[in-house]
Amino acid sequence: MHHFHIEIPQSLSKTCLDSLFKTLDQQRRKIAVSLHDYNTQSDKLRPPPIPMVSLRPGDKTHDKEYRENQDKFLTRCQTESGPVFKLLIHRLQITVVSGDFIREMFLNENFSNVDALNELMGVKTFLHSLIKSGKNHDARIQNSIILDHLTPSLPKYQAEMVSALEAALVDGVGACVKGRVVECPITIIQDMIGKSTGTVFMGAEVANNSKALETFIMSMRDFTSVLGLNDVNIPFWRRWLNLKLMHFNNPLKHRVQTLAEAATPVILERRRREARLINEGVDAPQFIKARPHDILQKMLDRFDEYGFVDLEDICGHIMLLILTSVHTTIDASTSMVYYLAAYPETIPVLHREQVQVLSAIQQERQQERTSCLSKGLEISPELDPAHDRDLSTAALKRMVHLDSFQREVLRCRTEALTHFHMAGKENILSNGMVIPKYGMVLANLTSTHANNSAAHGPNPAKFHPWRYVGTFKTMTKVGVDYLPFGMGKHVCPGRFMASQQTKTVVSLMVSKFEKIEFQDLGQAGSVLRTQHGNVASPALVFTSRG
Ligand code: HEM
Repeated sequence: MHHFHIEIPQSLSKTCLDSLFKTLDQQRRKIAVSLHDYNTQSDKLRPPPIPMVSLRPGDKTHDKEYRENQDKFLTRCQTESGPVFKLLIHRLQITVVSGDFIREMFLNENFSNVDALNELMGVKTFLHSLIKSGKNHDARIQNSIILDHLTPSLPKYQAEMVSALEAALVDGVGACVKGRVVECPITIIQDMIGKSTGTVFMGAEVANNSKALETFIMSMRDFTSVLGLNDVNIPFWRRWLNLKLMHFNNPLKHRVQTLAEAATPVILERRRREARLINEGVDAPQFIKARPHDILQKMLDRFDEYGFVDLEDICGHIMLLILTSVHTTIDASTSMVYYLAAYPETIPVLHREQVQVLSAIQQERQQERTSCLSKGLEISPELDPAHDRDLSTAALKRMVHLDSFQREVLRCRTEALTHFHMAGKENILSNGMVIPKYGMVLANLTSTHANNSAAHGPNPAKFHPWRYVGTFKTMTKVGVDYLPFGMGKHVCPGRFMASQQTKTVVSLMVSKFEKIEFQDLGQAGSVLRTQHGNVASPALVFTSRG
């Protein structure tokens, strides 16, 4: 019988199986190792998630806790979740950035404030319906007008601004030697800023037209009511509906027409006057001196350069300037007056500084006149003694306590969560966190404005009006530690006019009134910090200087 030696195949099969198991085991291990490697690697590649801040027991969103105490809430958020976190607030899920991440947001052109407002409220379409030219935001006509024509001419505008502001103040408060209650002080500030801005933008003739003045003061109110901005509880989709309904009966279009109607006779008269001067043969310097220098005139003179279509188009562009300037300046001036009332010890300091600065300037001008006379030179009209104590731009620049007071008011009052920005595309922050395309971002100013003694000195949570005296930090100097005017490419170009105007308002207040007091001190807290939708303007008692 033929025997197969079965041991060989048996032993072969055992070896084979053993080696197969070995191989399989090795493969399994390899797979396990590579899976582990893959997981660790992709863990490394996966961006760190942005943490959502916990909700207080019983709360469904963060709104209530934020409203109760902005700084306390945001400090809790940062302690719990670090500098970048998510909140459920303003009916949205929003990423909040703190500290240096705020700088990252402002300096990154992929984040845009206008796009955020447009996404939430459809602002662009609405505003574009007011103009016929320059609809491309990159044209930045407003910026160019402000930078090239408004800011450089501010010293020239100052005399007209002072007289408009002063007239409206005297008119509004009236005689108050024994103290006078003004029930709603913001209306006086509205008249002051409306008249003086109107004078700079369109000349005194237009600003004195009551319908045009109303347009200057009320346009922002129309804008906010169309967009529902004065009620933070209106969901953003509801605002869209408002916008659609208003599109066909846009109240601001009527306001633009009002401006055009008020401007037409004024422009015709200006043309007649020019023709007269030319007929009379006046020389070029005299002709230039006699020309109006308001922004309307500058826009008319550069009609082709800017590509304007007609007067209504120009007035549409002026309307865009009104919307960015008037309300913000009224808001800032009003809060400064309330801070004077809440911190009455500031009034004598600011008044004393003003008297000292004006006396020093008067003396210098007197010396210049004496020197001219001693050299046998004619005294120039600029040295007219009647203007020795004017609240000129140069005088305001010397008032360092006033500047510090104003910067401090703006630092302390600015809403703690502000500067909505939207990501135009996916953005990776320097800590690796990802803000997706269309992600909404807010800046946490508590981290830079309030809890920042490195930038603001001791006790930054307190209002200290003179903390910037002797520093280079002026009211218009923006940075991550001071953001009322934003920063970066879209920093507010009108802040120099705002500074000059609000300084004049406060200077007039402290020179005319010895005391400005709350009628009910209990209401002070409600106005010292801006809140979305807060339009409170509690009564003040004004007492004039003897
Ligand atoms: C105290 C008063 C004012 C405050 C608090 C203020 C604040 C601001 C802020 C926060 C921005 C947005 C910055 C950003 O997007 O990063 C801005 C932009 C702007 N502001 Fe002001 N502003 C004031 C007065 C004015 C005035 C008086 C004018 C005009 C004369 C003006 C014209 C503008 C314009 C045209 C922009 C848009 C800039 C751009 O998109 O490039 N603002 N302002």
